[in-house]
Amino acid sequence: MIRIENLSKTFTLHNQGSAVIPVMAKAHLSVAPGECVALTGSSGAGKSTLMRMIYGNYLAAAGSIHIGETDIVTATPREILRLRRHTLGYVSQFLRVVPRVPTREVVAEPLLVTGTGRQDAFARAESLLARLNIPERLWSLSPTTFSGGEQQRVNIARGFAYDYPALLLDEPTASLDAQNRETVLRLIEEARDRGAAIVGIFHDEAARERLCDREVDVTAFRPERAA
Ligand SMILES: Nc1ncnc2c1ncn2[C@@H]1O[C@H](COP(=O)(O)OP(=O)(O)OP(=O)(O)O)[C@@H](O)[C@H]1O
Repeated sequence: MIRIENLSKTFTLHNQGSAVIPVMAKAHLSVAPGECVALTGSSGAGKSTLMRMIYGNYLAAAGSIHIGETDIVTATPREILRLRRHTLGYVSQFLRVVPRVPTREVVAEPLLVTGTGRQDAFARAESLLARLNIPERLWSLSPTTFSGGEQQRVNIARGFAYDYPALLLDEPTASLDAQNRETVLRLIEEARDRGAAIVGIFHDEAARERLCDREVDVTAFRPERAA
C-alpha cells in the first residue's frame, strides 16, 4: 500500500547562504495492508521528515513514494488533495482548529467530504467523541476553547472517522491518560485489523510493541550511511 524507493531529501537554508543539508538518502520502506510499522531512531534522525514526505508536505530530492498507484513525489497538488481525502490519513498531535465549526462537524468532516450522509457521519462522529470521553455538552461547541488534551482527543476522533487505506500516526498516545490511551490503542488496532497500512512514530514503547509488526530505524537512511 505504501512503497518508498530510493528516497532522498535535502534542506536548503535560504537564510543561511543557501546552504544545502542532506538529511536522507536511498530510503526504502514497504508497508502492506494490515501492517503497522514504527519509525524509530534518535532525535534528529529523520522520523518526522520522512512522515512529512509521505504526506506530501515536504518534497523529496529524488526517489518515489507510492501510496497505491499514486507517486506523491511527482503528484500534482490536486492529486495530493484527492489522495488525502480518500486514501491517506494523518493523525498529528495537534488539532488545527477552524474557528466557529462545532466539534461534531470537525470530526464528521472527513466523512462528509467523501460522500457519507450527514446522519451517518454525525452518528460516527458522536460515537468516536463518546469513546474518547469528550463530554456531550461540548459537541456543539467549537474546540477553539478546549483544553490541550481535549483538542488532542478531538483530533484523534477526526483522524479515525474515515476508514483510510493508509494512515500516518505522529505520537498518537502522547500525553493521554491511561483510559484514553487504551481507547486510542484500540482504534489503531481496529484500523490495522480492517486492513489499513500504518506508519507511526511512537515514543510510547509499550504501544509500539503492542501495535507494530516491525520497527524501521531511519538512522539507516542517513546520507553518510547510504554513501
Ligand atoms: N524544515 C527544516 N529545515 C531544515 N532542516 C530541517 C527541517 N526539518 C528537519 N530538519 C533537519 O532534518 C533532520 C531530521 O529532523 P526530524 O525532525 O525529521 O528528526 P526526528 O527523527 O523526527 O527527531 P525528533 O525525534 O526529535 O522529533 C534534523 O537534522 C533537522 O535539523
